[in-house]
Amino acid sequence: MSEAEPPRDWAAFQYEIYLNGMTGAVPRLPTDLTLLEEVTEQRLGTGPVGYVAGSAGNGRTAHANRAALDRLRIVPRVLRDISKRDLSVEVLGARLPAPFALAPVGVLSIMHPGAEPAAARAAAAQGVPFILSSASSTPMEKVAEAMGDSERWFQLYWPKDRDVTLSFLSRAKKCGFSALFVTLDTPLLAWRPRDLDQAYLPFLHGVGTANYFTDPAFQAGLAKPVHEDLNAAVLHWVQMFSDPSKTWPDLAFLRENWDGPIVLKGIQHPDDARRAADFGVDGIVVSNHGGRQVNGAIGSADALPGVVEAVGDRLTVLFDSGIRTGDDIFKALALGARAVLLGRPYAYGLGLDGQAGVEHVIRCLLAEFDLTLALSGHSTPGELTPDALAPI
Ligand SMILES: Cc1cc2nc3c(=O)[nH]c(=O)nc-3n(C[C@H](O)[C@H](O)[C@H](O)COP(=O)(O)O)c2cc1C
Ligand SMILES: O=C(O)C(=O)c1ccccc1
Repeated sequence: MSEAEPPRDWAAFQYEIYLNGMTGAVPRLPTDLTLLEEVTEQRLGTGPVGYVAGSAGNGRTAHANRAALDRLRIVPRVLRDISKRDLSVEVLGARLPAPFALAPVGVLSIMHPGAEPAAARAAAAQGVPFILSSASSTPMEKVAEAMGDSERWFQLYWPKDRDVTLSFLSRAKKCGFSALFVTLDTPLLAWRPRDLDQAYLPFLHGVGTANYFTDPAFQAGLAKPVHEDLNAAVLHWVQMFSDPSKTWPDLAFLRENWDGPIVLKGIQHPDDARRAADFGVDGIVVSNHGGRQVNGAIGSADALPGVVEAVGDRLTVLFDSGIRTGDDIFKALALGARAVLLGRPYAYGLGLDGQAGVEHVIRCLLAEFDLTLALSGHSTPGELTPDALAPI
């Protein structure tokens, strides 16, 4: 979106739905997005749904993410002119039409055959950025092709193999991914009972490994081509997918080899946020991976104020983990996040109705956010401060 473009009227989706209702049409999916998980559970297979909906351990962190947001309360203000609103924000040098992006979610083909290209097309159609996972089921070149020149960012699972890392960075650059999101909370896969009980892990069947299997540097480490020995390729992937021995000084390698913005994803502690700022990264995502990694961890929205206080004036603070409704976005922004990322709900939208389902999720969420903003007396995200919330 260029500066000259008028602000987008997100709340117009509300009128559109009622207007369509005059001909008897109702939305294909619920407009209360918290219902999507249950609908998806009913319609999709237990393996895929368990993988997406599941969390680490007995789900305490996923629960804490919701509890942290639910505990906050908005205090509405009245008699302020809220007739003209502009939800756009500047993030990593790009003007976004709303403080929102789709989070990197791996293996989307288990939800829908359209997989990442369908989700990316939905993001492009709505003008919001799409963050492509390293563990996508579609090679990054195909996803980029589906997006035209829409804003896209690449999420790096930082491989053990230096040449594969360099190859990913150069492919991503060539494909027009403008920022690099380095995920730091997944050096190992957590204890995930829903997947363990079903012995379900798509990667072991070569699903979610497309970026690796199509990569010349990855292929160079194989004795036979992937299609001739899938098991060997999968085993190679398992041992090079991540490097749990990495530490802060290793980040210099990424800085040297990526000339765009770098964002560290998975920060919860103010001291880690300070280290990120000292190192000079452009942003961080306050995230606990949607509660999928450390069971018993702090709710992400409970971690946010301390991180904002530590580094809010030094880099861009983004937020995810638990966002489900428009007021959740309001709360995260009031606590100091510049924008939020959305994970599971768009994966459910994709599973239920492909690209249209993802667009439905984006439009519902941002219409609800716009109305929440307006009805509590604000016209832009920049006006939100902790004052908009009841003291906690
Ligand atoms: C099925 C699934 C796969 C995910 N895959 C990735 C991934 O490949 N890379 C990554 O950085 N985060 C991944 N995440 C985490 C999301 O980017 C995001 O942090 C999280 O989903 C936010 O929480 P929410 O689902 O409550 O919105 C994944 C999350 C889910 C649910
Ligand atoms: O499932 C996840 O949360 C995830 O981020 C992931 C993606 C690919 C491989 C391993 C973990």
